[in-house]
Amino acid sequence: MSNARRSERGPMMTGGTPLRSLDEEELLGHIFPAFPPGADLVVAPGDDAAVLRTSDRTIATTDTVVLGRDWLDAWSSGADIGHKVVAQNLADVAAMGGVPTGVLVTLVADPELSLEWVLDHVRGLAEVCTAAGVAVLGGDLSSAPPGVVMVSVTALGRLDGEPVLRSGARPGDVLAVHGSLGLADAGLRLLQADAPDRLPEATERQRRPEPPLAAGPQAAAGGATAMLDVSDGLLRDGGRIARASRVVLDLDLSALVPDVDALADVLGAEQALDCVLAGGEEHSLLATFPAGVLPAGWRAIGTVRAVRDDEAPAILVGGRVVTHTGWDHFRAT
Ligand SMILES: Nc1ncnc2c1ncn2[C@@H]1O[C@H](COP(=O)(O)OP(=O)(O)OP(=O)(O)O)[C@@H](O)[C@H]1O
Ligand SMILES: Cc1ncc(C[n+]2csc(CCOP(=O)(O)O)c2C)c(N)n1
Ligand SMILES: [Mg+2]
Repeated sequence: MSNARRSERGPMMTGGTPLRSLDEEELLGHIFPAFPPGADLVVAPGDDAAVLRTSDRTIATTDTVVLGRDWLDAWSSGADIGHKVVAQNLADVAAMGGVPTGVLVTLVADPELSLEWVLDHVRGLAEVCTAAGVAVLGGDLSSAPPGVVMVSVTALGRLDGEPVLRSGARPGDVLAVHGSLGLADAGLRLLQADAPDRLPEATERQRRPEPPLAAGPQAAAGGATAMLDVSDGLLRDGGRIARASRVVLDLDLSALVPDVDALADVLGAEQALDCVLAGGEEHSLLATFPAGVLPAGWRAIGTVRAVRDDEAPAILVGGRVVTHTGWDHFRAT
């Protein structure tokens, strides 16, 4: 997005109509019309709870974004945040091998937040839901102390086969990724440096992650033994598969050269590698497959081997331990 478009965007809390000038019913009256109808929705938002027609095994996951921790007003519009919080939840459903069916959305906000921001936000989240065939089941509204805005989404999904866990990787499997690596972190760095236009593809990925939702069930049907979405960085999330499966994942650095090259001109080689290995918020899918069965769209980036007597389960790069940490909400670095 250009700087011109950014400056057109009013700050969330000034200008427009503050939420404090409406009551909850009025606000919901503005919000509900934005939601997609939802073919499997038996009772739509507006009653005590929604009713959804679903499969016998339901996937459930939740993920929250907080102003100042997950986005800044100067970086992202309401629609961007609606897109992002839904996309990152749908990525978790896909990462189990499931198909997302519905979301619940909770908005907790300073009453100074503008109605215009909320309506833009609802439009952004409805767009992603419509594209994915996901129903908005309802949610909750609550007020917050000055400056606080958070949106929490709970997503439900349908599981047609067996879930793909983090614990199923086996020695001899191939480690593969579907989607890009490092773009969202590169975008974060460019936004922090007030240079979003230096690599618009990256800033767009930071604002609006595009998880490969169809690749989740495709991988499950194609024999994936373990899977997750890359939310906290390739090494950190890969380490989760390694520990859950009690194996060693060995990344092949040469397979990551295209990802690094895509960022290196703008960020330099060192930062580019850091983004690819440790960048969060990408929401590409990382999975392991038995050798020889990689489905279309997946690319091999490493191998899985047994843990030797002198080592613990871990993710290595070219056979070596690396110290990139990835994202953590609580640890002070
Ligand atoms: N406050 C909590 N109470 C109960 N369970 C939790 C809580 N926070 C996380 N969990 C559970 O811990 C597991 C890991 O959660 P986490 O949020 O790290 O998932 P993730 O997919 O690795 O990351 P992301 O949040 O980026 O999608 C999940 O099964 C989640 O449901
Ligand atoms: C203002 C601001 N500061 C930092 C970041 C970076 N960031 C936030 S959450 C996260 C990982 C995924 O979190 P979760 O595990 O909750 O999905 C990352 C890399 C940002 N986007 N905005
Ligand atoms: Mg996840």
